[in-house]
Amino acid sequence: MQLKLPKDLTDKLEQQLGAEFPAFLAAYEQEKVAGLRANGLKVQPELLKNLLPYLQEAVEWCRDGFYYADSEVRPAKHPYYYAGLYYIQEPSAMLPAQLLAASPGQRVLDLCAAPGGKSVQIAGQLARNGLLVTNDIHPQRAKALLKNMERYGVVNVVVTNETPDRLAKVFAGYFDKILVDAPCSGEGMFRKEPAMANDWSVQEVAKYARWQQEILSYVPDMLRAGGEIVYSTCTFSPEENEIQVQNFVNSHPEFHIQEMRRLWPHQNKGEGHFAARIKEQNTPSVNTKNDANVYQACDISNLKAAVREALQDFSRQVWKQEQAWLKWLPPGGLIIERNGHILWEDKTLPSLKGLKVLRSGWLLGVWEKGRFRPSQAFAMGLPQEAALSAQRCNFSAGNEQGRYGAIRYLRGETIQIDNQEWPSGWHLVTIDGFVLGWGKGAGHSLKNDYPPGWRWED
Ligand SMILES: C[S@@+](CC[C@H](N)C(=O)[O-])C[C@H]1O[C@@H](n2cnc3c(N)ncnc32)[C@H](O)[C@@H]1O
Repeated sequence: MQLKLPKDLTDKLEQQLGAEFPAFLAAYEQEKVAGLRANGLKVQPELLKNLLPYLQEAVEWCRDGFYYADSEVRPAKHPYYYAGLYYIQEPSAMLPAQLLAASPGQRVLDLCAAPGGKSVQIAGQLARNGLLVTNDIHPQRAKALLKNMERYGVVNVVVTNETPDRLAKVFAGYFDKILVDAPCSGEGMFRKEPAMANDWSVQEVAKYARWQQEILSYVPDMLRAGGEIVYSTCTFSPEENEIQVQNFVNSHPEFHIQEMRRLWPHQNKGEGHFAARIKEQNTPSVNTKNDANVYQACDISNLKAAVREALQDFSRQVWKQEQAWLKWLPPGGLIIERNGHILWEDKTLPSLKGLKVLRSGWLLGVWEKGRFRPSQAFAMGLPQEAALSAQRCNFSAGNEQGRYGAIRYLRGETIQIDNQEWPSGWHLVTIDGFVLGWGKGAGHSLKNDYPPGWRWED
């Protein structure tokens, strides 16, 4: 579709950009750029670059991100995508989480998070240590957010579908860092999705600015003393960006702007973004850091004996040891059973009663008919070390047969390979050692346990 920007918008941008305006307009004649980012929970960027030879240069403001030629490759059509190795993300959108720079052990809120690109990025920074609360007000988008948290192996997570004011009541002074990737008039999206430009108006910009102000007003209550906020949008209007941030610090003198960055499509290889880092100046009152140990044995003594035994039996099947799975749980949590669901949950969480919580912690599986049935989230959240030491069926993407075998599994088909026998019990199914899901051994077949809602789409 030919991009036609509304006259009011071009007038406004001309005034804003001055001599740079022709270069800005010329950028709209060029192809949109495409990018993807290595999921730090699964793979290092250098390795991803080897696995995907079509990747071009790294994104300047995010070394985990790479450009690719959108017209030539379809990264979502590969088993590695299903293994959660990378998130397809517009390169400019990689900036806000980069400025947030969470570190292991911290508590982070991603307030407007769906579908979850920045949450996955933050989870990579936390490296399975600390807590990410990820939220979206829209119920369907919050469901998509949950699925992405599962696919990308984010385990130390709480997914909510809430309004900022209700979250603020529960999480008073709780977070070290908060990302507000606000709903906006989306001017930076118009090259990618030209139809969006039709909805633009001066009134829309003003409406978004009011929403953003309202969302931001609940943020200080949730931040600990000395904590940091990153506020970002994918739009160009100052009312939604610099002016919004300035108004915020004017009405909250305890906050100072640390840095503000803009990406423009005529200056940077990306569709455009704004991000500001704002710090609360008071001396930190608490250190919320968890133990820096990534693996830490978790106490399961509070589980019913029958549940404990079922888990041990499962662990013996998959890893030949009854305690193996315990060492792959994140630190600072405990295992609980809630209505048959077995979860790892962060110990420091306040009561979430009354909130719409889609997931609190890492869903390991369900306890049914005296047995433990592992979940897809459990498979996807396991570190690679756990995958490599498990009883498993591994495909190799390096040959046609292996790649096709993985695709057939992702389509939901039973696995049968020549005369191979599969011992009874649970097996992980992997591609080059990266987890895809579960299968169950039954003689010459490995029964497929890949969830229907996740299957490969042609
Ligand atoms: C720019 S998008 C977020 C993109 C996301 N951060 C990512 O990287 O994938 C803004 C999101 O804010 C959500 N939203 C709008 N108003 C909100 C509110 N008052 N509280 C929380 N989320 C809100 C929208 O549903 C939308 O999903």
